[in-house]
Parts: sequence; C-alpha cells; structure tokens
Amino acid sequence: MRVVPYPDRAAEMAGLAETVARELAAALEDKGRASLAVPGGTTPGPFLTALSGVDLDWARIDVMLTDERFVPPTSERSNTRLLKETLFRDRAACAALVPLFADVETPEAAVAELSSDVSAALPLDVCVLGMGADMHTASLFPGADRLKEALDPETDAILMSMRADGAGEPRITLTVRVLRAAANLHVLIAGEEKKHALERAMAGTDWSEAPVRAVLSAPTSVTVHYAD
Ligand SMILES: O=C1O[C@H](COP(=O)(O)O)[C@@H](O)[C@H](O)[C@H]1O
Repeated sequence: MRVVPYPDRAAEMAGLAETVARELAAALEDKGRASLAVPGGTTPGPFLTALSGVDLDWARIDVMLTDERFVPPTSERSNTRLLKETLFRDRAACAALVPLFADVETPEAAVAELSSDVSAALPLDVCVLGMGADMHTASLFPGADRLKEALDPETDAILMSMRADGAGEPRITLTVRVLRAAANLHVLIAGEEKKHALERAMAGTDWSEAPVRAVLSAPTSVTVHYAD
C-alpha cells in the first residue's frame, strides 16, 4: 500500500481522475471492456466530475457504486443521484450504469434482484473507495449486523444488505471479497479527521474494528490519496 499526498483537494481530485482514466484505458485495451466502482458520500463529487470529462470509450465501461443507501434516487442521501449528477454527464454520459438500487420493499430483495447484473461486471478493473472517520469503507461499518459475513474473504456473496447505528438508513454494499479482487484499488480521503482515522487503521490488524483494513491489506495495488 502507498499513500500519495497532494498539495490540495483540487490537485487530489484531478490526480486521481488521471490515474483512474489511465487504468481504465489499459483495461479497455487489454479486454475490450472495463469496470469501475466508485464511492458515494460527500468527498468524491469533484473527482467524479473530473472523470466525466475524460476522453475514454465510456460505452464500453461498466460503472457501479461501492455501496448504496436504501433510499430512492431522488433523495439527497442517494449515492446513485450523486453519480448521475457528477459522472454520468459530459463524455461519460454513455457509460453503462450497473445499479445498486432497486425499487423494492427491502434491501434484501434489492440484493436478490441486483446481484446477477453486478456479477456480470466483475471482477473490477478499478475500484475507488471512500472512508469514514469511523474507519468504515463502502457500507462496511464497525458493529454492523452482517459485517462478519461481508468481511469473509471466502463468501459467495457479492452484495450484502447492511444495517448499523452509524449508517443512518439500511445499506447495500459490495463485499470484501469483491473489493479485494479489484485489479487497482484506490482510497480517497481528505481532511485531518480522516488522516487520523487512516493512521489508526494502519496501526492495527482487526478488520471488524476498522473495516477499511480489509482493503488496505488487499493483495493488489492499493493507493491512498490524501489532501488536507
Ligand atoms: O456513507 C458513505 O460514507 C463513505 C464516506 O463518505 P464521506 O461523506 O465521508 O466522503 C462513502 O465512501 C460511502 O460510499 C458512503 O455510502
């Protein structure tokens, strides 16, 4: 794992977009199709907007979220909404969205409905994750009801419903097996609070206490991007 510091957030977002674009272009060249997972939340908007302007053959790129809140896409809390407003425009407007939301009664029913389309887009060529100050990543929250199953590297599940005190609404998340299998992994963090959380995560080994550790210790190329 390596940590790349940037002078400011604008440089961080632009730098990550450039790196991800290069990795997607290499995957397209190799295989004719590429897959990308991106985080939701408050941090990645400028990165996603920068990526939307990159000249790539977006029609051959499958894009999914690392996790979604179980709210309608019209909600301010919807990660799908963020994705549509930031990435799915400009040159990337024709990318193929692999949904992590379904208009059904429960997150469990959504997982059942969505899993086969997600599975068809795996393994991920590029996966960008966020991290909370509580060291959650995707919707893998410390203390969550199904965290143990989602952290199991041998699980057959690719998507899992998740409920946790710190999560607000129920969630749907990619499992650790899927995240760790990505060819290129990036963690995007900004600000002092997250810098301290990263230091705490790097100082221990227990995945359930700090789920982001499962990603930081992946056997693949892992880069943490940081700016104040
Ligand atoms: O709830 C979520 O939180 C994390 C971190 O979000 P941020 O607002 O602190 O940037 C995010 O990576 C995840 O995708 C999202 O659903």
